[in-house]
Amino acid sequence: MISLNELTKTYGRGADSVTVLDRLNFEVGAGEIFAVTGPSGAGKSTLAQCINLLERPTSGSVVVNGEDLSSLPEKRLRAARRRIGTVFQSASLLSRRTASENIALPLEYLGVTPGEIRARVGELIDRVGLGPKAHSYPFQLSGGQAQRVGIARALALRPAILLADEATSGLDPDTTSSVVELLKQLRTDLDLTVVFITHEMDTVRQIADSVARLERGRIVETGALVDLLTDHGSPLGRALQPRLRFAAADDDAATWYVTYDSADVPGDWIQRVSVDLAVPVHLLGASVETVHGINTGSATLGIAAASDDAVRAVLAKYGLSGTPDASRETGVGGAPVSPVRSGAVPALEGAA
Ligand SMILES: Nc1ncnc2c1ncn2[C@@H]1O[C@H](COP(=O)(O)OP(=O)(O)OP(=O)(O)O)[C@@H](O)[C@H]1O
Repeated sequence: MISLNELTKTYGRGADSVTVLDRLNFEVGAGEIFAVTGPSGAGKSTLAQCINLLERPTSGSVVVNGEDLSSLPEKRLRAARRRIGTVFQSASLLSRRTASENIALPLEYLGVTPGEIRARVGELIDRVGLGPKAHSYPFQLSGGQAQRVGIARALALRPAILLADEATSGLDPDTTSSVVELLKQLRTDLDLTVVFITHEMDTVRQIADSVARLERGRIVETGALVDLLTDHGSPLGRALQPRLRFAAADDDAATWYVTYDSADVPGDWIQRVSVDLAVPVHLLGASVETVHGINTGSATLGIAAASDDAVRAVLAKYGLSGTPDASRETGVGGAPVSPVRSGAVPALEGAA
């Protein structure tokens, strides 16, 4: 378990000082994956460095399993760092060492005997599914394989906390999914507490139990992933929705952007909305996913000749929220297929 209590990091002094992290609080339990997201410059890297104790917080604390690591003297800090394994964006492997030899590094630094190192490395390399690549050099590994080596290395000292700092950034979607699946499996098998820092919302949807959004050094919103995805009023929930492209509506129809607001939206909701309104409803685009067992996502509909209030009421009946005239909001429309992007989440254009 890790908790951050009023964690603050200020660089510089006096008039030139910059507070990069401002009184952050959160707690992540064993077996939980907590994602921290936010735009460039929000303070994500600084947060990662404070969590893995490469930087000391200016005030506040980082507490792991009841012990305040941030206030330890330098000597004890070195030992405390072993409780937190870090996976970085690029696996940053030593090019002249094989996969196994890279994983062995932290054990060698600690003076573990060669026999124990061999056994532990063998176990780790199997755990990350890289047995056949044990003796390959980094240049012989794909990006995903190198990242698996990085994960195994981060686990070498049996940490309680795994910190992933943009660990999937730069990987293609399939490789990202396989690394995400591996991390989920590891947290279950090893009861790890995972702090997953990323700017990729698609990855957050795949991996997180809970999410916090960092902006200008402050946590502006946090919650369980499922709650956020079903909360139409949540800017973070909207930013987490999959991006959607949609076709143009007929001339006599209004374009509606509709989001799932409830865990109980019926599968045939479009048909039901059409029957209740007694008008044709055309599906122009949709992106729906099952996250933690509930359907979530959004759809763009063309709805002919119905009042906005009537549409809203019928949508609400099925656990949905709607915004009319999505095409006008986005400044697109007319084209056969147009990106909705910021129109769906105007406050979060460019949001990470
Ligand atoms: N050593 C430092 N001294 C002064 N300011 C710093 C220092 N390190 C970071 N900052 C500032 O802190 C802010 C947050 O930086 P940080 O790298 O943590 O953000 P980030 O969210 O990781 O951004 P990105 O996603 O672009 O990497 C930035 O404005 C940066 O200029």
